[in-house]
Amino acid sequence: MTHLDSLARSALDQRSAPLPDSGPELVLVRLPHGQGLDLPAYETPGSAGMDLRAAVAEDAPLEIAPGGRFAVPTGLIMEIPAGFEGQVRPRSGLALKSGITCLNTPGTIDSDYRGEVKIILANLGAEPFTVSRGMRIAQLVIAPVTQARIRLAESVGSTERGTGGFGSTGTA
Ligand SMILES: O=c1ccn([C@H]2C[C@H](O)[C@@H](COP(=O)(O)OP(=O)(O)OP(=O)(O)O)O2)c(=O)[nH]1
Repeated sequence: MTHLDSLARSALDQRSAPLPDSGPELVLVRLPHGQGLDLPAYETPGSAGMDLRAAVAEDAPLEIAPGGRFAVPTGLIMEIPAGFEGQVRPRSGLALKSGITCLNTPGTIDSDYRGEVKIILANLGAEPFTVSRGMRIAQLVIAPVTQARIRLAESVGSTERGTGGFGSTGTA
């Protein structure tokens, strides 16, 4: 285990769920404004996503007006392994209670992206929403991706569905 691994592990050990020992490795670098925040963590052993925290300034919480949006900094740079992506998804509690969602859900974090991960929060609620430092505002799912090869053709294979879509099978 490297020094950084053990730092990450000890930061995560303070939270509820143990750090998985297998699976793809997510490398995290904290930016200066992310220092001191808890690292993303799986809140329970079976959680699909790890919660991401807002790296806004302690003395300058962010207010998102009804109908407004903001790219909220996480203070983190990520190295997601090739063959995987990060999906930034809303938290259901914030969505239900306050109308807060990720506007572009799921946001895509590419494995070759080396900038700061930001969360595009949108306030669909009726009240202004305050984002304070360290608030868990979204969750990150690491998922496998494939890249397709393109073949241009004159036609595509026929299927039972054919061109039916957009509710063509009804609701019952
Ligand atoms: O919610 C998000 C979505 C994206 N990104 C970062 C990581 C991602 O790898 C990069 C580009 O995202 P995307 O491909 O969705 O943006 P785009 O509008 O297509 O921009 P680009 O032309 O840079 O690909 O922006 C975030 O930090 N948060």
